[in-house]
Amino acid sequence: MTAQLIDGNALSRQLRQQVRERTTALKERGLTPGLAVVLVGDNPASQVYVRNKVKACEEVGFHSVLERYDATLTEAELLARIEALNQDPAIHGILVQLPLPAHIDDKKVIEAISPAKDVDGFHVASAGALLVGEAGFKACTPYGCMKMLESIGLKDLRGKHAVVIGRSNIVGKPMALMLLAANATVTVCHSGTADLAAMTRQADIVVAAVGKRNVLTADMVKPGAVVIDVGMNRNAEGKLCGDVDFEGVREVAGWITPVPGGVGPMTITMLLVNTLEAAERLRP
Ligand SMILES: Nc1nc2c(c(=O)[nH]1)N[C@@H](CN(C=O)c1ccc(C(=O)N[C@@H](CCC(=O)O)C(=O)O)cc1)CN2
Repeated sequence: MTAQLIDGNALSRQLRQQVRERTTALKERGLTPGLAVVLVGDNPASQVYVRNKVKACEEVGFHSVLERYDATLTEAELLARIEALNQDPAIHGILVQLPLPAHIDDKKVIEAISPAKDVDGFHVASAGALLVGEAGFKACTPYGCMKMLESIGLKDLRGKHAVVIGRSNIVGKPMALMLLAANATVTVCHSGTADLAAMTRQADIVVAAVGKRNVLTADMVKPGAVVIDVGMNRNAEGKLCGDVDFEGVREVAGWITPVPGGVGPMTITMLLVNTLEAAERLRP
């Protein structure tokens, strides 16, 4: 069996078209969604991501501002900028690109963003809302993974066993909670898991979110399973690759996401969805 691809670029195009249409309707009612993107330092990958976010905003008709600061910006100065953006009525979503330079405490910065504008879904209030099943912004990467599952008919996951590899606050943990909210039986595996392959072989859905190449190989996958690859790594030739041994696993799985062109573009798409919803909340 060769797995079918879940194409994050194609799904993103569809979802972004819906965002564009809802944005047009909102603008007709006098409100333009606004996103502020804050970048501190000169991390080359971050520079690409923030540019892509601003471009995606333009394409769907949002107002966006990119605030770039050099790495000498102090934590206090950054907190003051966030407070100003919290108060800015033209801005509905605030995003601080991670990672931040080492002298800035990212937790402090994330907690300074108003939960009403936390379109990354990283604030403790957003994480808490997900935990107890209340309305709040969902972290964009796991939210995108859920949309990818939905796109292949997996919306209600009753009876499905999902295994999440990784327990980060921004992907692994919220991913597990979103799968649970969709009625999956969820196992979270991590560096302390004794026999990872024994766990993943039982899974109908595997989400790999570790940040290490070849964490999931063909012998670890149940035939026909859905494999979602959140990883973003470089191989020995410098080529972008995920956490999954794509060539091997695609021969066993039923569905698989590629890297690039899988979860990555969905992360930016769900940021647009969250920003639109932040604005729509002001015009119910
Ligand atoms: N404030 C945030 N910081 C970071 C987040 C985030 O969601 N919020 N996630 C990552 C980086 N990221 C978005 O910011 C991101 C990473 C990758 C992609 C993407 O589209 N990747 C492409 C490949 C791009 C390439 O060629 O290099 C793909 O997978 O097809 C989008 C967003 C960390 N920081």
